[in-house]
Amino acid sequence: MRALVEAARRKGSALVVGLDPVPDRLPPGLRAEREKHEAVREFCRSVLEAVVPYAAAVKIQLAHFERLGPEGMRAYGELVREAADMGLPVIADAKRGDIAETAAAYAEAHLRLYGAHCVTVNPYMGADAVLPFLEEARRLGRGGGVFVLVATSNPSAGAFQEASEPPASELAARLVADLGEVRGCDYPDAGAVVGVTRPEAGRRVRELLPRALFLAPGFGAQGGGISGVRALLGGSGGGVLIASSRAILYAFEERGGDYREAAAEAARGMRDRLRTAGVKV
Ligand SMILES: O=c1ccn([C@@H]2O[C@H](COP(=O)(O)O)[C@@H](O)[C@H]2O)c(=O)[nH]1
Repeated sequence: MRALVEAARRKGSALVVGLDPVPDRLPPGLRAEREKHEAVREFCRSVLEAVVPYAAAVKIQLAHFERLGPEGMRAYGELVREAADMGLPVIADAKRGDIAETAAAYAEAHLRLYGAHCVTVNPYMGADAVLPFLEEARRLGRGGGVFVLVATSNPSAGAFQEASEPPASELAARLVADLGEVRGCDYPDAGAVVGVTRPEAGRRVRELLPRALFLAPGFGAQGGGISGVRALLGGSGGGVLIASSRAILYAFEERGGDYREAAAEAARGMRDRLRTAGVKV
């Protein structure tokens, strides 16, 4: 997680801007007389340029590129490289999770071939579905790692993740603790996805993972705010990266005007709200 932590400290920002480009929501001028993947590519590239001063990193949602076929995946690969050139570490929000050999193939694809720093991973299949990602990240030595789904932000998450004893979220947190320890690192290289919409679960996960880096979605469009963020903070007010996508990408729909300026303004506002609340990484 070194790449993310260093970028967040350098920028003084705990904000991760999410790229979730939905073709039908792009500004009409961009959509006109263009293939979807071209419009998505230009939109995402321009948003990255606009938010780079305010963002610690970028989280790219793979689903929105996979749905565009091979050209979409080519655009994804180009955006990963361009973000890295802008100094923005990339989190591939791929939510992969399969047995060891298949996991190794996913890890090679996303970390080595496409070049993301971090990948989100589903822990349901156990440690061997996660470990190959950590091994690939360590081999590459670029300060990357994995974010394991622990307490997700969606409405029905609790009904599944908190239903058993011990809760699935606790088992996932223990997996993160077991896999992530690397001597001499500020943060272990396995982190946890914990939604800002789940403050109660977040507090419990933080007790189990006092040093881990959290990737916290749900801020903005899903209704999460600063009170949800506070529940996730580590002892010194740190250890959390807040991810927000639609509230930044589509800020132009409410604010009007140029989509790049609207995205920059929304990202700057979020970074400042997080700073004012004392959130640091
Ligand atoms: O628990 C989770 C894990 C991942 N996500 C993903 O984050 C973004 C959220 O987008 P917003 O527009 O900021 O709501 C999206 O890619 C999800 O797939 C999540 O929401 N919750």
